Amino acid sequence: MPSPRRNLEGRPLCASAGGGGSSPGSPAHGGGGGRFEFQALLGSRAPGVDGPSARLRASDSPVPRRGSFPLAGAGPCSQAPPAPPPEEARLDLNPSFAAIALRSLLAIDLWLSKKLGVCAGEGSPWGSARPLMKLLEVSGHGIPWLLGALYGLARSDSWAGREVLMNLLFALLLDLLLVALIKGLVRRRRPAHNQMDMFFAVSVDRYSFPSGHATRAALASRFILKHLVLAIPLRVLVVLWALVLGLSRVMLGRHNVTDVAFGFLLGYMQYSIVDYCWLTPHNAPILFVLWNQQ
Ligand SMILES: CC(C)=CCC/C(C)=C/CC/C(C)=C/COP(=O)(O)O
Repeated sequence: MPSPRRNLEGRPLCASAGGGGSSPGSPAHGGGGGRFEFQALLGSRAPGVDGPSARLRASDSPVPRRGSFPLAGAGPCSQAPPAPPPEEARLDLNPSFAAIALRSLLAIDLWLSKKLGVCAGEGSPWGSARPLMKLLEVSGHGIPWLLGALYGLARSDSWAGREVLMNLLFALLLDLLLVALIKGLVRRRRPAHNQMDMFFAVSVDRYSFPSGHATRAALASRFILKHLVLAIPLRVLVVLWALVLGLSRVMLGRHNVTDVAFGFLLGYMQYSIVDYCWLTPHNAPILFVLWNQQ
């Protein structure tokens, strides 16, 4: 075993001092106790020894490069560490399990959404069904629902009816607000195969997460099932409408599957908020009095 070369003071020469300090077993060989590998796996961010980059450098080249492994705390051999590479240039070789699961889910989501987007354009496999999908789109659009609730309120001649419709209006407005907020925060783009030919969309609707139609479908159907006395076949029809509307969003290419799935979940939970804050002439008299004066 050759003894390490020393300087005039008898201190070991460091690699970058031109001493060829990459002896077998030294970190430069990747053999120094596997130190670089270990740091890479731990995601170490010690100056100059950023884990993934160090791991790449250590294993990239079969020939140890001189002075390429300045070590933090290497005593007399340490030098000012080189500037770490910019964050975006680093390869993350040790993503967490959650990150891997999320990336896999997103990959499956994109793949499935593209497969299901069979009405995304006139030339798509199911392009001829596009008008029907767009009709469904209108049935879950915010404008008809808002106008319907307002019209019902204007025509209602009972307090009970007015209370239900006032709460439907509140639910629809809450939904628009929450969806716009989340879309603005998440800013997930609509699928590339989507044609942006939606009727009356506001600026935040260029984003796709979550699907506003899916939230409205879940919210409105839960609302209807709770507050309207309907025969069983009609109740089934309401649920089917919500499900088909959600599916049509993906078939039209407007959304990925996860946008719709989260939309359903959000809409379902929004109803719970509405139910919890249920407006009555007692807890919100101003709304009912103002409406009566119209
Ligand atoms: C009172 C007011 C601000 C009404 C806005 C109604 C409106 C423009 C709703 C947006 C409907 C729409 C195009 C939603 C997008 O649905 P996605 O399923 O594509 O997210």
